[in-house]
Amino acid sequence: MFLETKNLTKRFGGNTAVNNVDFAIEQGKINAIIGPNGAGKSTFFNLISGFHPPTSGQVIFKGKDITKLPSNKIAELGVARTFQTTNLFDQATVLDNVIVGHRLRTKSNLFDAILRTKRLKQEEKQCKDKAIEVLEFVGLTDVAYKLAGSLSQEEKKRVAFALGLATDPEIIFLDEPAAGVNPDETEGLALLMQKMVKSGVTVCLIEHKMSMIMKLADKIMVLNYGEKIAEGTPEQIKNNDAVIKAYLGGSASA
Ligand SMILES: Nc1ncnc2c1ncn2[C@@H]1O[C@H](COP(=O)(O)OP(=O)(O)OP(=O)(O)O)[C@@H](O)[C@H]1O
Repeated sequence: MFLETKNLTKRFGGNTAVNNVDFAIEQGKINAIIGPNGAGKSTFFNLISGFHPPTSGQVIFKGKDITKLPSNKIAELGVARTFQTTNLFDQATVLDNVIVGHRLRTKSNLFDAILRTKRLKQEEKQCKDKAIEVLEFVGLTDVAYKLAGSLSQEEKKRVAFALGLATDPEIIFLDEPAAGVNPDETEGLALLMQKMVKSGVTVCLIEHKMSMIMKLADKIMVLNYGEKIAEGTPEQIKNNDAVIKAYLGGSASA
């Protein structure tokens, strides 16, 4: 199994945000998590990527129990995540924003920085080359030297993808990658996710845009009040009574 959760649970005080969720993410596929507002989707991502410790349960990545690892260790193992709103350094260039992403893979320290050692210079080049490569991958070569603050919302979404890809992940968790962009741009981001999968990076995303998810996802899990109420292909999810009742009934055309 590639990445799976077992009985994953998170309580915030008396509120159970994620309740006993078993989910297997399929390698080389687009996996999606949907559910109404407050269903526990972002919390589920935070538990997998080590931003919150679970109350109970396990996260297993390629046979290794990563439940208690800190987020930087989980990222080093090849698990990347993006956030609903990416906080970019607006006054820095797009390239400089993305260069930071690959720092995870380098070893130079303060000592190297003070002495400007050969290792530091080599690794700076390595990070810059990686940033240029991923910016090209996401289609942002033309704006690499613009200030991040001047980008459109859709371009910022692509920078979020680039930041994740700069860490050389095996899987990337995308939190609402198409929120706040128009339908044409949504289509472009969907194509980019397919391109990521083709390049060998497994995708798992949270998204409220149902028409996009139904076209894009290979596998969907539905959360409602922290519980998994359904799991399957888009076709299975569309026809699932519990899902229709809990969620699709109200916003199927979103
Ligand atoms: N850090 C926190 N402290 C306390 N409660 C939290 C925290 N994070 C999330 N919650 C609660 O956990 C529940 C699940 O929230 P979560 O953000 O995971 O849902 P979601 O499905 O991602 O929602 P949305 O679609 O609106 O982003 C909510 O009741 C929320 O208020």
